[in-house]
Amino acid sequence: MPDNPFLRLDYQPILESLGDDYFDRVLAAEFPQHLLRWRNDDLLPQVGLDPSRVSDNHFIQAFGQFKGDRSFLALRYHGRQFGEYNPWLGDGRGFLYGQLRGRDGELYDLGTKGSGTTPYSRGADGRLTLKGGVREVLAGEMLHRLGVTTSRILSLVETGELLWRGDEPSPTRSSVMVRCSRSHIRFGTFERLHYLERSDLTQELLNHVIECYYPAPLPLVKPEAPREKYIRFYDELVQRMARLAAQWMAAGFCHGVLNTDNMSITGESFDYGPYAFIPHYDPQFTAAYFDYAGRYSYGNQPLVCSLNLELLSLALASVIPQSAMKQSLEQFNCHYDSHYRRLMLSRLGLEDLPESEGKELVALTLGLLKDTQNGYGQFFLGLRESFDRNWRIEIDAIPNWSAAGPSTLWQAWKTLYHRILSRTSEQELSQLEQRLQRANPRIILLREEIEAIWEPIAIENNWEPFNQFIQQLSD
Ligand SMILES: Nc1ncnc2c1ncn2[C@@H]1O[C@H](COP(=O)(O)OP(=O)(O)OP(=O)(O)O)[C@@H](O)[C@H]1O
Ligand SMILES: [Mg+2]
Repeated sequence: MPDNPFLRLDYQPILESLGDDYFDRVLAAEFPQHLLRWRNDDLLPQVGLDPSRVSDNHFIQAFGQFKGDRSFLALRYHGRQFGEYNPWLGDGRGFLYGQLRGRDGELYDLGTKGSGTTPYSRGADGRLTLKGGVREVLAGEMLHRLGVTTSRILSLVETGELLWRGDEPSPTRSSVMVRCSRSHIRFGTFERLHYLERSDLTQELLNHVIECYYPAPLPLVKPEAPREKYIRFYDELVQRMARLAAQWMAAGFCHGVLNTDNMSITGESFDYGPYAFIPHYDPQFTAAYFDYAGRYSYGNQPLVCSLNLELLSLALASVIPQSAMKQSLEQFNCHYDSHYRRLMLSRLGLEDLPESEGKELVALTLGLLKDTQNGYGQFFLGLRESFDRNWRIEIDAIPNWSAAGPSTLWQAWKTLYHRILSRTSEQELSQLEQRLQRANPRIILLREEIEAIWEPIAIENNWEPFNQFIQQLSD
């Protein structure tokens, strides 16, 4: 065991050193079985490990059996869930396993899900279903491939218990996963401190967040303007959230449960429960079956992010001047629009278009997607696969891969795309082709694909389609 590289990593107890106000020390559950179902070899170098030196058994010992003498911290947080304030939250089925510096010098958290009960389990079992774990791995990898700022799953271990769930045929199989994220400090972590009227802790935790995740650009903050760093932090968070919302929207991703306890203070995407990728472009598409009012629908995501930022500003008002936060928040839509346009254009292989032309092309593309109800991911994949350099010369060489029909919209789209291509050099065309490949993966992850991956696992424990899917993601 001492040779287990996970146990020898240089964990830094940075959050732990802030003291007991933010967490409870907990133990991991003991599971009857440990079967490694997923190891993210792509992530290992990021945390300084060579995959060839890490065995499956190392994963199992560290992230299934939780061997070693580490202290596990269930983080305390509250949250606003579907509009209602909930002060009974906290890590109810997970804990912070450890923090470490990545190869890039940044601080990362390894956190669990499904690792047993904690003081925040509220009578629930503290477990994660295997299907839930598989879905979370798939979401993290797919979003990463699509360029979304996301947490990723490092390991998934099946644990041999039978679980009962209302939203899965039960009994269903169990698992425990370890997630690598920037931080698991949530908007709700600050909401809790505000609720408890602990402005001293709010300031302490903000200092921690700024130091670890918002390093100030030079020149350093002037001593006579001590609040400046807090104002800058909030302003940057607004920008990061606007970018994240734009990334979800361009990826065609509906997170499904954008409660404030599922919003990372670093602006990273995480917690993939009832998420879905949209089959067609439909702003009203809703992922969670229990989201009856469509609060967290696909099209509402940017608005919800800005509303959540507003809720956060209430919790931070003891430290950051509210007027400054309001000013930053007013820029949310502007940041969002420019990120969204840039990302949509990159799905079309383009960059650096004059603003009005970019806007026009994105509007035409959305119009087409809406009109034809062509598959969202398929449209961009179709473009990637049918793209031909001749399109630059001959407008009629552009085939109708989108099943758009001879509509006026399709003619307008073709005309504009052709016009843009016609002033593109040979070298720029190669870059365009590369961008198309980078922005549009060969495979998509609709509900059908997830079920097609899950069914062989459920029926005959066949992990081949799961592994194949992950492999194809790199194409
Ligand atoms: N089976 C369970 N046992 C105990 N607590 C649970 C369980 N499922 C959810 N919870 C708790 O309910 C709250 C909301 O759950 P949610 O699904 O958003 O978070 P999560 O998926 O468990 O964790 P994370 O947000 O870290 O991804 C959290 O406090 C979570 O810990
Ligand atoms: Mg959550």
